[in-house]
Amino acid sequence: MKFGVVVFPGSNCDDDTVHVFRHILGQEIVKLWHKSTNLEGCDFLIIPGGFSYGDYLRSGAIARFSPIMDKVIEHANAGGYVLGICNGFQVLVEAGLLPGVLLRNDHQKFNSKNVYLRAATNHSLFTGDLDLTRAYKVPVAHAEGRYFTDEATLKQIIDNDQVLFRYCDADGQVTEAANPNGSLDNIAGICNAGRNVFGLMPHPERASDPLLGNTDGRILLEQLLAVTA
Ligand SMILES: NC(=O)CC[C@H](N)C(=O)O
Repeated sequence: MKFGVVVFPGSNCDDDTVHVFRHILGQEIVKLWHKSTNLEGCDFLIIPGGFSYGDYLRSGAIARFSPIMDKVIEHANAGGYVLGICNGFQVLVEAGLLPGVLLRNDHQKFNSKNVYLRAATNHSLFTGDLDLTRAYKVPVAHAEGRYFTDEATLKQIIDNDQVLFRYCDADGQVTEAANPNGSLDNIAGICNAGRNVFGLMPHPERASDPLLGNTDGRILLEQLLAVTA
């Protein structure tokens, strides 16, 4: 399995992602510049966090038109795996690869802190072996992280089991107080109907290296490696 991290002007979590996949998870991983249209044989594409195009207009709205995105969409439509983390999640909803939108946080402030997540289902590669009863501690860092959809889409993604992660408290309770940005139904991560495209607002790559004192994010990312088994 070869991973590829797409780099836009303003991406800032590309190096963290490469570090974790290469040195912590022991995977082959390359960077893919957004102007390229060559996926270099990557099987699994990651759109990293950051501030692509300075978040002008709307986070992810300009990056979505980068040349490489046609190839990312082609890859996803052919069943290939794609994960968007934070700004990457924003790019994927702007590209129409994931349902819904990410609005400005309800409190209008940039959020940078640890939050807790609970996996909502084991029916996806990303959540395959996660403990549905426990809270995983992972940091968020965003201004536009409030997941939102219309009622019909919300019903559809819940009925299809596409909600993968919800914000919860340290005990795993999904409460309003544990919601860091006003996301609809505490939604922190979803997948597409085909279950091969994932979006997650928090940053598991920032909670993977033991040097940082928290490796809960690593448990999440390790799920993705099941595809290589
Ligand atoms: N850490 C990130 O990826 C930031 C996401 C985006 N730029 C925001 O602030 O909403």
